[in-house]
Amino acid sequence: MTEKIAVLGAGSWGTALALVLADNRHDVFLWTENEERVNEINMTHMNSRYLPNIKLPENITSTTSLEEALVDVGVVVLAVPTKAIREVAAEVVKAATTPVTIVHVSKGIEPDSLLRISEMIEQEIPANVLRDVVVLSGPSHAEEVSLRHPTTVTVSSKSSEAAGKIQDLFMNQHFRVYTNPDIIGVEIGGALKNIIALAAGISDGIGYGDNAKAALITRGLAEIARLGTKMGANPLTFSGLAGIGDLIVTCTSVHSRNWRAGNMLGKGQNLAEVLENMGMVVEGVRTTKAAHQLSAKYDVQMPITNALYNILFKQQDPKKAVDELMARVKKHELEDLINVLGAKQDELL
Ligand SMILES: NC(=O)C1=CN([C@@H]2O[C@H](COP(=O)(O)OP(=O)(O)OC[C@H]3O[C@@H](n4cnc5c(N)ncnc54)[C@H](O)[C@@H]3O)[C@@H](O)[C@H]2O)C=CC1
Ligand SMILES: O=C(CO)COP(=O)(O)O
Repeated sequence: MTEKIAVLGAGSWGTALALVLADNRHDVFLWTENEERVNEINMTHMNSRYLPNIKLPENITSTTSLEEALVDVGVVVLAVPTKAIREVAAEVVKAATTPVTIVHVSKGIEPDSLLRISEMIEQEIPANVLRDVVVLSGPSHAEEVSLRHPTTVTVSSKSSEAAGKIQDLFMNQHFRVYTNPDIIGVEIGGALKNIIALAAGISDGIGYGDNAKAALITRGLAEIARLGTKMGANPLTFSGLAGIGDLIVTCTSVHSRNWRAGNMLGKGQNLAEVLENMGMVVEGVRTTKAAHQLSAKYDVQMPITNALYNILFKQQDPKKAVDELMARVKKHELEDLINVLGAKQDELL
């Protein structure tokens, strides 16, 4: 059934998801504060700053008015960087005319509060306005989704009914949507893979090869699962789309903003220069700060995150950080898995 859907944020991801929903014949209202972008989308059906050369369907209407976007809308897709989530959620509270299901598609953790995005949304939007929160995550670069290349994602919510409804809204021939009830795992996997992607970019930028990158992906997954499980996630989620799936695509794709930023760092640019050059959100930087705090809070070893923290915030030389990672004390490879699975050591080692 066709319905009106609001997408808040006309960057790469908001625009690509608006295209998926419009392909499914929904009436999409794409909100951004940028008037020039609104005019370009409405007049030429292009968003050339974020998705050059992509013609957008005509049933996407862009607007700078949140009231116009939200009137009589039951599903709101939040597609802004993590640091803008609270601000935009607070605006939704003022403008919503009916209770809404929020679908968030952002990948981050808030430093200091250490909250996941669904938790931030629950804090900002009172229960009489917020019907449900659903997260949509997985290996999905906007550039490829907008070309209608095959893409798979997962949606998760405390409400299986809400997750099922969002699966139906987005699912089509090019965009396959799974459900997974583990909202903690889906949000943690999506957020933390950006840290490992920055590290993979740095490794490639230094000139290290595929062995190093495979090591980062594998041991990166081990530390994500170690933390996520302690936070209450299902360990199996990290073998799925929001875990290893997103880790692979973000560590290996030239589309990844996190990989690209890491690559520039590995080639010797400093962080401020890199972020200035990107012009798009590099979520992994703030998430590294949050994950570093989480590893202390939950007393979980996260050596790659720790190395990245030293590179980003203590100006450690990336090569020296790699040397230190390699020279750590000897370990048993399966130690992690045993902790993650809660299995009995003597049965598995
Ligand atoms: N680009 C991609 O392929 C994917 C991105 N994501 C996630 O989606 C989120 C958004 O990413 P992108 O669309 O790539 O970012 P982007 O940098 O392309 O666009 C962000 C949009 O948010 C808007 N924005 C920023 N701060 C705002 C504020 N305070 N109030 C209102 N609007 C604000 C910007 O104007 C811009 O339109 C991130 O968390 C990212 O990790 C997830 C999957 C894929
Ligand atoms: O999450 C993404 C792909 O699944 C996008 O990653 P980047 O933000 O690094 O581009």
